Amino acid sequence: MPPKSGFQRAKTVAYEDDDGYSDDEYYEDEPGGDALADISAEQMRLGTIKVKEALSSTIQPSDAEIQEALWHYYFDVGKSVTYLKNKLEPTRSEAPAQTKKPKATSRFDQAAKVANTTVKNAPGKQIPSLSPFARTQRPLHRYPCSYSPIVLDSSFSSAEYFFWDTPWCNVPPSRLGEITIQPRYPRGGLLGGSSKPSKLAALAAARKKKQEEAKQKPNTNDTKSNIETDQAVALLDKLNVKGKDDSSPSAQHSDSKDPKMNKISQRKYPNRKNSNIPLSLEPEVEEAAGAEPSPALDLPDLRSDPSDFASILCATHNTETERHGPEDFPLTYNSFRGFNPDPFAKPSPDDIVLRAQGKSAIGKTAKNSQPKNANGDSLSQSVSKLSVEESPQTPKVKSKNLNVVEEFEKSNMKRMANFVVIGHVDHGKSTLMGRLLYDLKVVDQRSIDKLRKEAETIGKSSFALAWVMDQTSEERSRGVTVDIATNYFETDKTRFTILDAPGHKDFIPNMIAGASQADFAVLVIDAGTNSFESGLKGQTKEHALLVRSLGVQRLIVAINKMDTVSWSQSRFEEITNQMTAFLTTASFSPKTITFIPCAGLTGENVARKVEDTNAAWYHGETLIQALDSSEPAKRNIEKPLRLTIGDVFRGGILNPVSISGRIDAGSLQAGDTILCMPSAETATVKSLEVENEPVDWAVAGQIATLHLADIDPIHLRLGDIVCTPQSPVKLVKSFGCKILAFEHVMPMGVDVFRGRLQAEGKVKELGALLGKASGEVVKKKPRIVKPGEVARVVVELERELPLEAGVRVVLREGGNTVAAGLIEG
Ligand SMILES: Nc1nc2c(ncn2[C@@H]2O[C@H](COP(=O)(O)OP(=O)(O)OP(=O)(O)O)[C@@H](O)[C@H]2O)c(=O)[nH]1
Repeated sequence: MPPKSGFQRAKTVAYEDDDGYSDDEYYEDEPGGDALADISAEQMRLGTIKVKEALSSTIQPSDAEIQEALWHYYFDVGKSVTYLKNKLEPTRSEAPAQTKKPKATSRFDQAAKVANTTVKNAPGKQIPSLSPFARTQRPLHRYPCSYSPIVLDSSFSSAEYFFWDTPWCNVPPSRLGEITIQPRYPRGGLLGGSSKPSKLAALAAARKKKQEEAKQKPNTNDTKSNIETDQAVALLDKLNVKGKDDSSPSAQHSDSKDPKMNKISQRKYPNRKNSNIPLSLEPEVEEAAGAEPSPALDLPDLRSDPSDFASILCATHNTETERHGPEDFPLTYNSFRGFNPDPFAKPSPDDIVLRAQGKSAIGKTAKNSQPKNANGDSLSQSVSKLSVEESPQTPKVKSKNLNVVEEFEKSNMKRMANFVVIGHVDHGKSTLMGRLLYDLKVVDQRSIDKLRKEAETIGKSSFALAWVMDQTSEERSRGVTVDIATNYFETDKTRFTILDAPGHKDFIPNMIAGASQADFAVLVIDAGTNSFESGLKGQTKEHALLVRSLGVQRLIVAINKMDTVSWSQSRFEEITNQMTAFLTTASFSPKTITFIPCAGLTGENVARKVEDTNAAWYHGETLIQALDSSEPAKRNIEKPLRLTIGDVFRGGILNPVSISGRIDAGSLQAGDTILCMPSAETATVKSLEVENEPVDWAVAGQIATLHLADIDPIHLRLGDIVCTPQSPVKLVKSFGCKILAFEHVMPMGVDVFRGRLQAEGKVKELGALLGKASGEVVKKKPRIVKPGEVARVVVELERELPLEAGVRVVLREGGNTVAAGLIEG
């Protein structure tokens, strides 16, 4: 047979876990397989003889049973003997008192450990006994961090061996941790499991063990080893009997079927106060065996003393109240000359100096009489009397009590307009806005060059202008806008706030948040072949419908990337016609829609007229002219304050809590007390900013930043409504609204969006279908509302939201917008 490839080998090894694999097949191709088989046969023969010798005459297992045990325990005679005793004794021997079969795991665990300790005890020293835990029934491979017996068997975890000399005993028992060691192999079939280690692994382990034994005990012969094994097994058998008869609580717990009780018993081990007191196995064993003396095990102490590190870490503090010094442990450096066992017993040199200084200061103070004030009080008394009385009525920030409406009229402020930039993903929204800001010198050449370099380094040079708006690393690396980006610019007539919305379908909630702050919208469409068409099926229509539903009436349609279609007039007209047809059905008035051909990347027809000869057919406005000619929305300055929180942030060291958002109605000034809904928490406006400039007041239509006092930021969330305590916005759990259906609507579960606020709810009732133009009832209690129809519905929410008449909401379901509505009074 050809040698197996690495892949084949890997596959074979993987199948080791599979119960169904065939041992023979596995060994067939192994080079040297015959030699291994010879060795194993010889070991099996010798092992069988030894096991038979070790077992008492009452137990006579069959050769097959012995060989199965030997095979499983890698020819370990001690373990095999223990296993066979546990297996056969209760059934074959006359032991009527032992009705309950002892847990093989625990006995095996203990016996195997002692049986494997086949090295000699050093004179004058005794090996620590089995851990107190070892006397209780405990799950296999779950070792407490306490003294454990020496384990030389390689099958035991090195972690246990590593920690065996750690003086854990000064740790209170209740706090003692446990190291859980996973067995290296799944427990074999003899212990109830089904999977076995491979024969190869078994032979390797057996060979390794043999080598270790040879190294450690060159003069020990097999017979002696067997006697020791026997002794250990006998002792542990007695120990186990004692455990059964023992009436001590721990023993009872250990036998309890209640796992909780077993756990308690494990934890209730005696504290070892002095870890250098040697623990002996003999007294315990004698006690366990009753009057019957047990042969003492001649076990060596291979342990080193506890490491200094371990002793210092764990042994300086006793479990209860007692303090132990290093004298409790035979530390190597205890004998160093000049070693101070308790370095903190005496004051340090620093303590002595400080104490002396303190004494002289006290002396001086006592000598010099304290300065007195006019009332005869000492300075300290006077200082203690000083206090700043805080009146809850007195605001910390003084309000100038301005008449904001008058101030606004007096200010002759430039017109203000906020517009949201919407459209399908990658149609060029951010690039167009970046170009606008660059051409208007809001962003300088150096910044653009820097962005260009950075974009080039990650191979996205065409995104340099988009990065003026997209500032997060995620947006830049992905080349996709994620959240609303805000920027400002002004023309001769108007101060504009740009709200650049994400085009990707996944970020529609962010787009809704932006759209709910806008006075008008710029819809960007990619004129490229197929791009416009795919956008129509995507977010072009959805965004347009959403902004309309959120109250936007004015729309500028920027037909972008005209350079990619060589400024084709026919393409421009094709898009214009299709979009006009759609937008008018979405209840936009043709008078309020403007179409502008442009190319954000080259800047043609953005801030400057297009010079391309192919565009000679176009004589209309540039994008900036179209923006400037937009009628600003009416401001409800005299209405009660309503501000939608668009951001909550830390506005610097002096302003730990700041919020920003569009003032939908009313006005604000520094010193005002505001009410935040739905948390119903009040706060004081410490100061105000508009477009990054500090101001005394702000009015409806502006996007303001409020630095707040007297409120914890946990009460402020995106989408919350800020109002005044005098005119609070109501929290509602159910509302009636007029909806325009985008999809089929019926009684169904929906997500309700009010700006960034969102709550789960359901369309509970379909009240009536309404005429689109007249608003009159066309049909009462319809069973379904079809796309494009207008209906009156009742929506129920799972939690209260601050909603009132005139507010616009969006209903979405499964990531799709199903309807947009206007709340009715
Ligand atoms: N040829 C050409 N490419 C453009 C134009 N405008 C934008 N692009 C490219 O289109 C790609 C996407 O541009 P973005 O500005 O990120 O698109 P977006 O609509 O903001 O994308 P999202 O915000 O993620 O929806 C970039 O590679 C731009 O360079 C243009 O006028 N002409």
